[in-house]
Amino acid sequence: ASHHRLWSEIDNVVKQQVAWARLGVGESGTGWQLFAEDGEMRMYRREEEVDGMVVDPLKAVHIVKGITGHEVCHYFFSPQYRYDWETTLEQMTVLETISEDTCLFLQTHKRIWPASQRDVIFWSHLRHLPNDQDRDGPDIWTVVNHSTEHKDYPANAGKCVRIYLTVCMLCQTRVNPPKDGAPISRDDISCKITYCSVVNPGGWAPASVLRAVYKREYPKFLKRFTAYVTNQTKDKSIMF
Ligand SMILES: CCCc1ccc(-c2ccc(S(=O)(=O)CCO)cc2)cc1[C@H]1C[C@H]1c1ccccn1
Repeated sequence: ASHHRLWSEIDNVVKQQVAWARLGVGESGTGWQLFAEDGEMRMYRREEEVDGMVVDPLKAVHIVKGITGHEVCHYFFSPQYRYDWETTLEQMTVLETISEDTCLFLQTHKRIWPASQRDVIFWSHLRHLPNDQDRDGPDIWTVVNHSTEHKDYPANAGKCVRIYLTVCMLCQTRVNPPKDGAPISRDDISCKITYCSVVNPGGWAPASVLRAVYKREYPKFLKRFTAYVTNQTKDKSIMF
């Protein structure tokens, strides 16, 4: 897929997003505000506006026992599972299957009163990266979703307001091998997930409404998605 018209953009955005996701949220002074907490899940946002529109960057860190980064990215990337876990999805179309790890999606999301309905076109790329920092450190599995144009679906042509987003789902698997040399089971693994997203809502929507939507929807989304992966994988052999 290295010859594809989007390849250089995909490669650049993926590298930039992986670097961004690996930056911690640092000490509270760095402007990251903890806005949701649930068990091992911590969700942070920064309050930022562009042209009076809320584009609050979001960073969530979650540790989930019993699943791997490969499994998280497989279920996040693959179109056939999306309606199972993405509750705000009204319509999803795969516009192009660029390669087995790169797709082009058109999604319309359910309208959230009083904002008008939104749609988005994005490429989605699944990548496995060895941990270049420390050789024996856990490798990385990631999915990056980044808005793009498509000639057949011009922005704001129909009833939906086109939004623009960049999303990174970055995962690192931890294995605690059993003492007695037994084969590794799901009790011996956990996955550290860093989910980053920046969504430009396109047309204007009241800041208070958008912030309320994100505050409600993002924690629900990450909890529901990770529970879905746990449930889908619990009786299957581990996908490292
Ligand atoms: C006015 C903004 C409306 C709005 C636009 C876009 C999205 C959205 C799209 C994609 C992705 S994803 O991570 O790429 C997974 C693939 O679907 C996450 C979020 C969510 C909302 C709103 C519906 C709310 C929401 C927020 C967070 C999570 C899920 N839904």
